[in-house]
Amino acid sequence: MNVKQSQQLPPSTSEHPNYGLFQNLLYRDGMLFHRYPLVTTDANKLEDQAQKVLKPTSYNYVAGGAGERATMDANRLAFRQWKLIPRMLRPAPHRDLTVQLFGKTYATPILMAPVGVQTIFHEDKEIGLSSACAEIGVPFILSTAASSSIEEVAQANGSGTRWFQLYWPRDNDVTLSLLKRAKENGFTALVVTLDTWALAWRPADLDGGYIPFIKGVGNQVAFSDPVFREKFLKKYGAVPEDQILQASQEWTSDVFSGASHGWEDLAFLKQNWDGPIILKGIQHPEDAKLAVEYGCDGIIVSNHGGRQLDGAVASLEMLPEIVDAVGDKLTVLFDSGIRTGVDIMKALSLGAKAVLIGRPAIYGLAVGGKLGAKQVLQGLLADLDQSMGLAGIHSIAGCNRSVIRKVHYGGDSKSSN
Ligand SMILES: Cc1cc2nc3c(=O)[nH]c(=O)nc-3n(C[C@H](O)[C@H](O)[C@H](O)COP(=O)(O)O)c2cc1C
Ligand SMILES: O=C(O)C(=O)c1ccccc1
Repeated sequence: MNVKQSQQLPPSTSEHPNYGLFQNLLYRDGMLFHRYPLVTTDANKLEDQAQKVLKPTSYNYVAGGAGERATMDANRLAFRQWKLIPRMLRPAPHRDLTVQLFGKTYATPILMAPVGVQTIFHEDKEIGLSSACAEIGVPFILSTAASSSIEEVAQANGSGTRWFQLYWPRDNDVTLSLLKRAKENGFTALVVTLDTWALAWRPADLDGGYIPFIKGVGNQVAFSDPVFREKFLKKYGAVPEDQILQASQEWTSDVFSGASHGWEDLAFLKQNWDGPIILKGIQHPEDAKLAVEYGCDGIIVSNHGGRQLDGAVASLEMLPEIVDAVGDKLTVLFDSGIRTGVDIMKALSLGAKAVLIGRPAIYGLAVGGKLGAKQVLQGLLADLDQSMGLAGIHSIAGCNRSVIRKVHYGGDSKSSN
């Protein structure tokens, strides 16, 4: 058996999936067979491992942030400021990781965050990652800025759960077409990203002169869209593939033009999407209240992993206030800065119903393709499962404010917890 095969966990068929078993498997492989994890299990080494295999432009794209990365740092520091308070002598042979979201049961409280242009990290791209997610029961959120089409990802994800993330075109015909394709291809929820209607000042990409979609990479959802294609053909007398620069310009000026939609425009999405609508990029409690007022089903408290407004507050910092303001009226999800299973526990304990995993899974994808990303996600679930056990918590409901406390020791942004 080679290293790759050794890390394939048999799918759990038991009534109580035991995510912690993945840890035993890694020990067993090392001790008995001298086979070691394909991707490091150390959250603080993962980025460096990915850097070794990525082109500098791709590495800068994923690891970089906006401005002087103050918000990226803040995201990590905020996790350091919360500590868990474990309970003892509360045996729990199995932890129940299931959560209820929008009336459905999900096996675990993690989802794969929408991450664009995955082809620049590994040839397995969205196809591999969405298929890995299906194998381990983690919902996959497909980015509008993907390097694979809606239809290709639906096929790869098969019977898995998939949501569609909308970068919201100003052209309503194109928007309608994207929503229709998403619906027809089994995407059950719509994530509307609000914080990226223009790209931020990102020095690492600016210094390297790098932005993939100017040359068409990451525009596959648009270029495969029948309405976008028809309009482009009418205007330029060519299909997007034959005039990539022009087509890319046409698309990006529609979605990342610097012209944001307004709250009242949400009515259009509500009229044309019959599943849950979740707003991504909420940081202010007043915006969370507006999300309720405008009839949204959920929000993702997120600052886009510190890639947009530098100097913005850490997402974790705002989470409790937002949960207090709207947590009983809509579903609050969270991302930005999650690196370990313990981080997941902290976000859940502060009131998030589930969390999105971003960069760690992409580093896994870079290092080991589909299998690498799968290993990172399985590792996070194993860590979550074991850490809940060690804290005396039996189910996700046990992650609540009674088990967490804000402290003031300081700390550095490099460390995890
Ligand atoms: C390379 C990269 C591409 C991203 N692309 C998208 C995207 O297309 N749509 C979106 O809503 N968010 C996108 N995000 C943001 C993630 O969904 C998520 O909010 C962020 O990664 C969370 O921060 P973390 O990875 O540091 O935990 C992207 C993030 C990265 C790192
Ligand atoms: O880089 C990002 O953070 C992002 O959201 C994005 C935007 C456009 C294309 C690809 C990714």
